[in-house]
Amino acid sequence: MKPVLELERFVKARGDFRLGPIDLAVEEGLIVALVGPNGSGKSTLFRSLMGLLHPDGGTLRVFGEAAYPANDIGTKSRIGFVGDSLTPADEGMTVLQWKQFVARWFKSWNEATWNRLSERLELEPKKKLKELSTGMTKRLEFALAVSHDPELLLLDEPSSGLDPFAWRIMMDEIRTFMDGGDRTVFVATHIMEEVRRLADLIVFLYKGRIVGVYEKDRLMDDWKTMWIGDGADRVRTLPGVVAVEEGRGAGGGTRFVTSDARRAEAELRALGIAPLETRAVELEDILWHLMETDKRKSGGV
Ligand SMILES: Nc1ncnc2c1ncn2[C@@H]1O[C@H](COP(=O)(O)OP(=O)(O)OP(=O)(O)O)[C@@H](O)[C@H]1O
Repeated sequence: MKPVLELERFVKARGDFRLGPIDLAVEEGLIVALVGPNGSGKSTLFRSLMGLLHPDGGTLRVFGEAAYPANDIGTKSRIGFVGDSLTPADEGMTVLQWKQFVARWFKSWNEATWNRLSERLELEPKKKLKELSTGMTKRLEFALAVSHDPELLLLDEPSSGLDPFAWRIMMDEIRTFMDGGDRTVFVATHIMEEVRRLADLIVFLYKGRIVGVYEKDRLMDDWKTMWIGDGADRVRTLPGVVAVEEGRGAGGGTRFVTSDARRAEAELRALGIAPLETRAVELEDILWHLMETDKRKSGGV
């Protein structure tokens, strides 16, 4: 697989905040979710990838080329971008006028895709941009980003402000987009349902650093909550144990969470203890534990 985005020791400072150094490669054909708490640097990273912010250090390659040597329209036309703030536009323009303006910039503009999306997302062509609600603006930005037939979609919280109906359509359209061949989606999101449904890989950003890159299916397989009847004193040393709660099982047993379920269970069984129950850990809980572990490692609270 070809890397679509490559960052090496990439650094961007904004006021007191420092993103990086970041080393990351996003491969073609994958949906990669960027997750992290507020202020962790997701938008800073996306804006840097779009050349809207210039790096303070390291290298950034897009489609195998050094990014944005100077106004590289060619590279940008291969990316569909939905940013954290509105694309600058004349707010007095109508939806149709803005679409015509955007369409002129892209040789690859696909009118059939636009027609399908504007109909599904119920975009009103005569509405002025300044009259659009937050959610309608997001719908429009998403439709415009997909309609120029990009190879890479960079979506910074694309569902913020969307109602559940538009959200379902967007999920569906992202999958349709991926059906189109060797395409790639890099999406920043706080919505775990989006990560669950879409992501192949999860990149976890915390305080400007990448704490981990995980295959979603593997992460969900590796992390489990288990209940045992007795032997609470033994679980703390099992592989991957991140939390233990006594008196939480039926009949007052012990509940624990492990990031290495297979080995933890094998060691338990070797001790002659069989788990009473094993359950999947919610993705948000996994990420919370990862963040807490990182805080402890870096000597934080
Ligand atoms: N224009 C700016 N000038 C100075 N600092 C900024 C600017 N924009 C963002 N920052 C700082 O950069 C840090 C990262 O912000 P960023 O918007 O990238 O985070 P985020 O992960 O996208 O957050 P959220 O989840 O809230 O959208 C924050 O500490 C923020 O205060």
